[in-house]
Amino acid sequence: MSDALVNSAPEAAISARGLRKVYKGGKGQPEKVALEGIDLDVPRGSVFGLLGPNGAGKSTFINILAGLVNKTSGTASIWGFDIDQNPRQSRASIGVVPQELSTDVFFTPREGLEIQAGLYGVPKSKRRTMEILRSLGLEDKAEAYVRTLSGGMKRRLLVAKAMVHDPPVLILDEPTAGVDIELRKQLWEQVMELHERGVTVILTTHYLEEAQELCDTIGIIHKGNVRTVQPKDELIKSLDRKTLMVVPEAALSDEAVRGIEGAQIKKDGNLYIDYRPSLTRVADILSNVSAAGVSVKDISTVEADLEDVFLEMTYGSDQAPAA
Ligand SMILES: Nc1ncnc2c1ncn2[C@@H]1O[C@H](COP(=O)(O)OP(=O)(O)OP(=O)(O)O)[C@@H](O)[C@H]1O
Repeated sequence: MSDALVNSAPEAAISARGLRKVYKGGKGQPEKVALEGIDLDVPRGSVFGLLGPNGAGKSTFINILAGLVNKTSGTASIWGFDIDQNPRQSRASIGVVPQELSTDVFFTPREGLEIQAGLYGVPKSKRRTMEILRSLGLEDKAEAYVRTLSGGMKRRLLVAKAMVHDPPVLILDEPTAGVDIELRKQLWEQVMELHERGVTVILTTHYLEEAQELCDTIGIIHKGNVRTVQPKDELIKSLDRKTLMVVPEAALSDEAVRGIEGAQIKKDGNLYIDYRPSLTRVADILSNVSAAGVSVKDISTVEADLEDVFLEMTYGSDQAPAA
């Protein structure tokens, strides 16, 4: 990261307080409150997943940080620099990889990176154009026409462009939307490499599996409010839901397991019993199973995953708003 940014070492990479955005309604449309006044801290060095259903306010939040949308009220800082009071340093502290493949077809990747570095005022002696291209596996495409690059290469080029000024914080907006599994895995590896180099990575994604795999901290936004920000593992534990899978010795009937609370026979013929680890011991469930006359061949437990948490915090909350 650039020298000017080394010493600031803030607690949070991104910090927002009471951040509110109301889009003005035009042509008879009512105004739209996109962010209700959010408080959010992204820990330094984290891979932070910003999740939320469509229209939750994720892009609005990112665009305010990137300087593309003006906030209505509240404060935000990037790497300790307030976006109003220190716009130059806050802008220099962040790189944003946009969702669309909006690469410039008139320049080669090398030229494109040089131009971007120029826009950020990176002196020629400090530019790392070829190093960045190399780290993203694009070295041999440095002089290629951008239109000849594959979709995956174009996406990596966008990551490269976001890194020219060596920002300590990188935001990836839906980095793997519409890309195939192999490419998705490659991008995941690149995100982890950036993380290992100390870059704080914030990503929005619709693939909960992606957030589960990559992110150590999760923030969930819903209807312009922050529902939660927690380390991923704690968040999953907080759901307090597990499933015990019992493989029976012999085929089971619904009748036989009716007395076991939370039990269900699935298509694979196994018995699945949902329970709350904070309230119920596995030993007690097993004695119920045994009392029902089921002889057990094997057992295993299945933990809730991020998808369960997400559904509970967003769609589930529409029925019963969080206190
Ligand atoms: N320029 C705009 N003018 C008016 N309303 C807007 C504008 N941009 C976004 N909105 C509205 O603000 C709300 C939040 O939108 P935003 O794009 O931030 O959500 P999102 O979480 O990024 O959604 P998605 O996952 O679909 O990209 C939505 O209701 C959206 O329709």
